[in-house]
Amino acid sequence: MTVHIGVIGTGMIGQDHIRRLTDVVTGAEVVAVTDVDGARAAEVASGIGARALPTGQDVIADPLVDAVVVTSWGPTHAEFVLAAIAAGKYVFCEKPLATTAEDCLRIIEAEQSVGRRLVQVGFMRRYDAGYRAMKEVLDSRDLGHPLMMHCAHRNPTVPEAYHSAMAVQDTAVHEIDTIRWLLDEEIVSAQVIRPRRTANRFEHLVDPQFMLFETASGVRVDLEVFVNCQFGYDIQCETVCETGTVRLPDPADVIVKTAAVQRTGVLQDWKDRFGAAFDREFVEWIASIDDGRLAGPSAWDGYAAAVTTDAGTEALETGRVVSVRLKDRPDLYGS
Ligand SMILES: NC(=O)c1ccc[n+]([C@@H]2O[C@H](COP(=O)([O-])OP(=O)(O)OC[C@H]3O[C@@H](n4cnc5c(N)ncnc54)[C@H](O)[C@@H]3O)[C@@H](O)[C@H]2O)c1
Ligand SMILES: O[C@H]1[C@H](O)[C@@H](O)[C@H](O)[C@@H](O)[C@H]1O
Repeated sequence: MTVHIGVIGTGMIGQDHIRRLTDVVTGAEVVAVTDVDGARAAEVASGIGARALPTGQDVIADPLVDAVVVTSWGPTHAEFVLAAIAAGKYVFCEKPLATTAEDCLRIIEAEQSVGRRLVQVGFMRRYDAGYRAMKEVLDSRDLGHPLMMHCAHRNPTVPEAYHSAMAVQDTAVHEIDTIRWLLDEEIVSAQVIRPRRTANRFEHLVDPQFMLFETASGVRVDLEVFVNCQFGYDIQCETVCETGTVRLPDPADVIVKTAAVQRTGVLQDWKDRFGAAFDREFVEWIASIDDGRLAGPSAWDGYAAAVTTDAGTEALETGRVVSVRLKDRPDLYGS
């Protein structure tokens, strides 16, 4: 069976996902696209023999569209996800699911009233081979219970429009999801410490930031977010358990030894670091639509991330430890 896809937002990641749905994933075909920049949508559509439609609502209503991919700007996500649920269509939404926890709750309520999962959120790290191997070790409890986790999320640079709260909302949001997923429990508090600022940043930006999270069972997580580290895109994660540790591998690369120096490359871009994870994310999404059972990150995961990033943003502003308070998890999203 071929799943016919409509894509809302043909910007950077929208185009990348269209390419993978066209060239990498079997059983999927992008049949309609839209963008507020109509010329961009038309150009993307013509490259793949799809139709460019005027609005996102037209894409969702299109009878030829079985499932929707939302890759427009964050503040537009909730409207499109809610409309897709109302139309009874599967919807893959890039992070964030919505920019407020209230909108995430509206999405959860809408999905519950349909009685089955239609929404998947684009937390692609859950599809990364290294993170998956780490989760297998943690789930086996071979090393006992996790106690602490040390993480780093480093970008070489960010554009001037990137502001301090984005370190939580746009960047740390990936760790917030992976912490919950790897440890299989919720985060209960967040704190943000401001180290000495790097000189290599725009004046308005607090960078780096040092974040501390605590989970329901008392696991403590530290996360360095450093978005102007200069040297590359570098993602680190080590979980310390009762009888051992498990650490994310660096991406494979050759080691060159010459002239008394040993060197290996550092990736520069999240697209390269997580390219294979994005591919697997879409392969598995299409397979789960075929099965009629979504298994990837849910609207609940999008909601939990939104509440935690709100707490992190408040923690950055106030310097305080801020509690993360979630509603009870509905049965639709497991226990
Ligand atoms: N998973 C990840 O690691 C990851 C990486 C990058 C971006 N993202 C997310 O993907 C989304 C898009 O990011 P991007 O970098 O591609 O941005 P972008 O600005 O390159 O593209 C967004 C596109 O959406 C279009 N758009 C905005 N509002 C629209 C609307 N109402 N209807 C139709 N089109 C609309 C814009 O014109 C633009 O072309 C963001 O939510 C971002 O957080 C996720
Ligand atoms: O939107 C991007 C993207 O989500 C990357 O994965 C992350 O490393 C960046 O910090 C963020 O700005």
